Amino acid sequence: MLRLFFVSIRRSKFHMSSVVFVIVCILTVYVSNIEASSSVISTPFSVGSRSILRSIDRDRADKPDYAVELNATDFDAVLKETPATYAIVEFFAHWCPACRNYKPQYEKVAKLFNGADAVHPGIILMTRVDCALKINTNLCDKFSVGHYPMLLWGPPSKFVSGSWDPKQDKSEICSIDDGRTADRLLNWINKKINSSYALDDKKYEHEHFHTNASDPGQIVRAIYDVEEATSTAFDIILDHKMIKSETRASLVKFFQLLVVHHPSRRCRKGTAKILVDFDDVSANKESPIVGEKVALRNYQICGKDVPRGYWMFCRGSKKETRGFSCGLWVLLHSVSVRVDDGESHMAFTTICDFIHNFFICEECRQHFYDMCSSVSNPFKKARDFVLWLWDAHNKVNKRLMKEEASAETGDPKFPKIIWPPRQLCPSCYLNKNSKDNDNTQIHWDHDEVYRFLIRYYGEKLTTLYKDKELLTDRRPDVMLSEDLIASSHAVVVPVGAALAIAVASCAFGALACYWRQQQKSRKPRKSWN
Ligand SMILES: Cc1cc2nc3c(=O)[nH]c(=O)nc-3n(C[C@H](O)[C@H](O)[C@H](O)COP(=O)(O)OP(=O)(O)OC[C@H]3O[C@@H](n4cnc5c(N)ncnc54)[C@H](O)[C@@H]3O)c2cc1C
Repeated sequence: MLRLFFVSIRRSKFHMSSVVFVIVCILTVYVSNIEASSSVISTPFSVGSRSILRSIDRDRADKPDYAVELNATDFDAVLKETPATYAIVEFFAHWCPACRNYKPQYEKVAKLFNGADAVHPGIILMTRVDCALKINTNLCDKFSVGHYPMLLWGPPSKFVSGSWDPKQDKSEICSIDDGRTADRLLNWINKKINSSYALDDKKYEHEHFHTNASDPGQIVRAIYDVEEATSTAFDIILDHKMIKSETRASLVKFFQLLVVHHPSRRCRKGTAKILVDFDDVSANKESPIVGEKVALRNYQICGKDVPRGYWMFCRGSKKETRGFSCGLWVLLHSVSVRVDDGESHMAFTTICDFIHNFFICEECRQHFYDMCSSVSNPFKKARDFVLWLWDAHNKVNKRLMKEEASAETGDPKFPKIIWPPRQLCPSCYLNKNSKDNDNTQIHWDHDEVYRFLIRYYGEKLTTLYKDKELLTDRRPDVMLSEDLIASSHAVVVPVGAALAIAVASCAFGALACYWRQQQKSRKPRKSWN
């Protein structure tokens, strides 16, 4: 073959330098191909959802792809670790012209769902596998790839060590039969999961722009941010060595509150584990703080998938806005609507102590401390506590409205408002024509506000919450009800799951009681009792 090549060159009287040029070109292409495939092989995605996101971002610096290219070495790991509920895998061949033409269409959709700037993160992981690479031959065979490009849809976990056959009736993986253009693919997705995504969706702008008003559709995503905030708070506490002899009791009290009333089951479970071992892991007398930090690092307060490294409901339009402080508020409100009358004052003091000892923003701590200190009578009703927290948050909003306007430090897409705005809860407003951004002029119907908060931070927050781990392991009705067991005010529980709830409640309750007993003797640094 090579001899034929040189003979034909000689015959065609090519200049020698042209020959050298052609050979160099061929070698360059060959070497770069080897490099490309070996870099894919030698740098598989490390496990962990944050690493997946980082890899997506890193890759994008070299080539602006949103869909994640996988191969046989990282396929299972990435699909196992992704926090997304669904996955799409495009099987293609790099030499296939139709696949090359299709790529921009697929990328348009992937841009909505993949990467740190995604408009709808955490819902669908969009991937591709090059079946023309030898390393992927078995993988493509397992999924019966018969043409290029071929798109499969399913829960990510079903792809892990999985297979697909078009004749299989009951597989949760299915072929996307109409995804030839970006529009058609998105239509297919919308039909499949009953959504209304559009290719021109922008980062929450269409929903929140200048009002924050259409929160109801978004609040269901906030459950992820509540988990993210819990986990981030835990990391901050450890990173800044904030567990000291005078703050320890306040943290334990806060954990006890979370064990029973956190809206996410996996955070309740993770917190319970930490509580059970808390004294043991902090028993290192030689160097208590270092010992504690190192040991507590091994605990994942909301499970192995959290923190994910990004925010959904609390995403700012700028990197430095919203995020953790927003997530922390949502955590506090979602806990507040779940406590009973008898626990309301304890929950109040616990939250006050926690913010005072562990919220690293000095100004915020101080303001919140002042508001806590101004409460003279103990709360007897959960309603009073819920409304107090709502009012305290509005006081902060009001102060920040002015500050952010003059210093331009706020998020332009999420200006502070007195909350809830009229669009979100018309019945919360008694007077029709008040200036809605002036809390002093609004006459609130407090019963309606309370009902609204219970709904919003109770059942709505957890509406779409599906713990993937539990979904795959257990019956969905049990999973859902266990997720909501702490929502004592707001939730209608399927009868069949009542037993599971009772057992889980007793376990968490017993743990909390045990710890309450143990900690009775401990005194927080400052308490509002
Ligand atoms: C305890 C605490 C004290 C803080 N104190 C200060 C401070 O003194 N100075 C400062 O600069 N920053 C403070 N912050 C941060 C600040 O309040 C915001 O969290 C931050 O500016 C981000 O604002 P955001 O637009 O994401 O909305 P956030 O105010 O964080 O609110 C998050 C979400 O909660 C909902 N919400 C808004 N208002 C209410 C309400 N009244 N009741 C129930 N739900 C509501 C909305 O859906 C909103 O999107 C504090 C944060 C916390 C957690």
